[in-house]
Amino acid sequence: MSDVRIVTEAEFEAWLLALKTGFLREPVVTREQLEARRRQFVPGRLLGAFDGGRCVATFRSFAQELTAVGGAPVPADAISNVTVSPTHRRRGLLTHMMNQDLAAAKERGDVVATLIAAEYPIYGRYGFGPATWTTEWTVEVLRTGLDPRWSGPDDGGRIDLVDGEDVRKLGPELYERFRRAQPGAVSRDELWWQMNTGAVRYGSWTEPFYAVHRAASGEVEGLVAYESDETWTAAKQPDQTASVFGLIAANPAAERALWHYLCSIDWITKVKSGRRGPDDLLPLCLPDPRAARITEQGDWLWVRILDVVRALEARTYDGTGTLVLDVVDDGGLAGGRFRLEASPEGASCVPASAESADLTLGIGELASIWLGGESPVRLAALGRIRAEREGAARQADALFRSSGRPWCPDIF
Ligand SMILES: CC(=O)SCCNC(=O)CCNC(=O)[C@H](O)C(C)(C)COP(=O)(O)OP(=O)(O)OC[C@H]1O[C@@H](n2cnc3c(N)ncnc32)[C@H](O)[C@@H]1OP(=O)(O)O
Repeated sequence: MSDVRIVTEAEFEAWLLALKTGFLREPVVTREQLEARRRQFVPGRLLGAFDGGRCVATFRSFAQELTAVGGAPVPADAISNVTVSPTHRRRGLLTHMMNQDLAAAKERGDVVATLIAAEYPIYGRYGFGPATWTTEWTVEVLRTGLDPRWSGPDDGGRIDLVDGEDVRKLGPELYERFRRAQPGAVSRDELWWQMNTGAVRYGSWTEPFYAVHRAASGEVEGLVAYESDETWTAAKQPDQTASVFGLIAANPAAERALWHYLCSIDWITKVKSGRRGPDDLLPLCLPDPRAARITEQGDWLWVRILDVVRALEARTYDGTGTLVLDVVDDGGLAGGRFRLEASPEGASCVPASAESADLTLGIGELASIWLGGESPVRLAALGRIRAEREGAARQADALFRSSGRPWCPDIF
């Protein structure tokens, strides 16, 4: 039997090799990759399984904040780099590592755990539920109806090209403003900015273009990273696609200006939006929204609630109501019966084992409705939430609903 344990710094190179094997990447680990990756090493937060001295499974978690509905950041245990070598699959190694990590996260006081699931069926069994979704649009520039003579914002703002160093200076503050207003967004640390702007490299790297939107006051309100392919039609007409890696903005005016900018670049005939929230403004920023076609759609951030009381009290509610929730957690970490009393003034959630439940739901279903991205009525229709009294699912729908869908722009 393989031995699951916390990985020491001395074992890190072997762990990295196993990670590359599990993700079917070239197993060679260069010095540069090793040094870059070493910066992600947090003592106690890397798990591995070892068999005869060889690392055969990997698991990494790190401290993160996740924005709840209403803007409060909640402490999260972000999980990444999960692999089991093909020689050791389906022997329970993932289950062992996950149980160990979630127990430690609960002990530390994290309210939730988060991850981006490689495949849909893996994580539901551990109490995770899909909590944010993502949509990519491809915009046919010639169909948009945007003014082809556009040469920049006409409200006193401007678009400036910048480089990676500028992004490392301007990006973090802008992103903080963005994420405090975006349920489902997660924190980025300094290393994230370094790795995502080429200052620290652990794989192949091509410098993208970066543009910022500045308001009339000079303040940076939006940032986009994009690259272009090199496609020409048979008739020697440029036919290039701008692919966006990330577009964040502190307000809708900056967001619109950046989309307009991307659609105005000479030679660019298509703009691929990158992964946006499902209710993103992009199509409606165009005079003809049908110029934006959905080319990818799916679940994105998965959440595992570790503390029901703190999770439900951390978010805001536009409606007023009381619900008794019977939360079933097969993992034994966070289940129980709770009374949620919510109103726009605040919420309280207390254990209520003696009261009769209005709704019975799994801990994963609670995660899906917690960020406002899924509807209790839909889950009740599927039999995944059980209303214990007439109208309870509709009442939950009204209470958990939020005015915008949650969105996590990051992959980790
Ligand atoms: C957050 C991230 O890092 S996402 C990246 C996840 N990693 C990958 O996709 C890399 C390739 N895959 C792998 O490395 C492995 O297959 C893993 C990590 C997904 C699973 O590891 P394993 O050790 O085989 O899982 P383990 O044996 O603990 O399985 C537990 C249960 O999950 C099921 N399961 C595991 N992986 C899958 C899957 N991909 N699809 C469906 N079911 C799965 C198993 O059948 C088992 O079910 P059971 O308890 O009913 O028998």
